[in-house]
Amino acid sequence: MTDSKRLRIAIQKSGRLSDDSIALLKAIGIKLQIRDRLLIAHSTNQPIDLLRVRDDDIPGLVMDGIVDLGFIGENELEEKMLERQAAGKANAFNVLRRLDYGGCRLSIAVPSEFNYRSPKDLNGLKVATTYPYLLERYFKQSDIDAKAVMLTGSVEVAPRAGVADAICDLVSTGATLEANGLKEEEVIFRSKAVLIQRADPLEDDKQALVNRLLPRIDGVMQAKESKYIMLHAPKAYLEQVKKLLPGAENPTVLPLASCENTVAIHVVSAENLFWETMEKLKALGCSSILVMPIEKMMG
Ligand SMILES: Nc1ncnc2c1ncn2[C@@H]1O[C@H](COP(=O)(O)OP(=O)(O)OP(=O)(O)O)[C@@H](O)[C@H]1O
Ligand SMILES: O=P(O)(O)OC[C@H]1O[C@H](OP(=O)(O)OP(=O)(O)O)[C@H](O)[C@@H]1O
Ligand SMILES: [Mg+2]
Repeated sequence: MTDSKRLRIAIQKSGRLSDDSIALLKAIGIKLQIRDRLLIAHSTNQPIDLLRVRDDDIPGLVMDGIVDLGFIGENELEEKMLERQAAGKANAFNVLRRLDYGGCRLSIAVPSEFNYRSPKDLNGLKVATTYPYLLERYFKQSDIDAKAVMLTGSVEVAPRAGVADAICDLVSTGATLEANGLKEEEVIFRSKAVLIQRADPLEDDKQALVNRLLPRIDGVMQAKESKYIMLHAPKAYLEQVKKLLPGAENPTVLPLASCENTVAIHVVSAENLFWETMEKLKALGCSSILVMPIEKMMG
């Protein structure tokens, strides 16, 4: 059972967003015991319950106010929003954060032998998809007279199975399209995972908890992009060395006990240090160059 005083968060039970969503919750200090068959997971150190559901259900659970927060792909969120709009159902929510995982695009792809030149070539054709509302919106906006055929999965086999002439599905590396003899032609929507909150106000203590968790999410995402860089540099080339360190205007410069002409530089860099830059630093006489991951950050 869930307790209404506890913050309810919906996450995908198993799929592309599950591991990253759980990893993010753990990284922001929420202790969880996820057991495969358990569809509700209670946090052991925060008043939080996780509802583990199919991703299709997450937008509705948030928009109906059954859960407080949800982790969901923008593609699924937008599709469900359009579907609910068409059905006259409530479709309000707030996006709290755009996250750094679940990156993919919704694209139209055609069989590799199809001589595709422009979207006009889709006129009169059937396009199989799991996202009929997003696809119909694209057809409307692009003035294309084509038919969206709804399939809940294995969309890529539709042309070969004779169900449709083309498909509209999610693409990340393009490997699935290639394996099925298809080529990507039009990107109709770009998506990432987002954290959403229900539209009606939360109880004060729940909102206070959300407000504490959001800066932690920012800190985790920022930390993933940042590196802690340490190196020894010749004093004489300090300015040149600083210029080579990305996004690091004010590095910490420390004297080295045994060496008058050399200093230690410590810096948190907003970017990774490329091998090419490390080679340039070495050429300037730098040594002991270390690039380390950062686990957490706070301003
Ligand atoms: N190849 C991919 N790379 C990155 N993100 C993806 C990829 N495919 C899908 N996603 C994102 O992850 C979400 C979930 O994808 P997944 O394939 O796990 O969903 P599903 O099969 O509908 O799962 P469910 O059983 O929960 O309904 C997608 O809606 C999209 O936002
Ligand atoms: O461009 P790619 O990197 O090949 O990724 C695209 C595939 O990933 C997703 O499916 P997933 O593998 O999650 O399986 P599913 O279709 O069973 O949900 C999506 O539906 C595509 O089929
Ligand atoms: Mg789904």
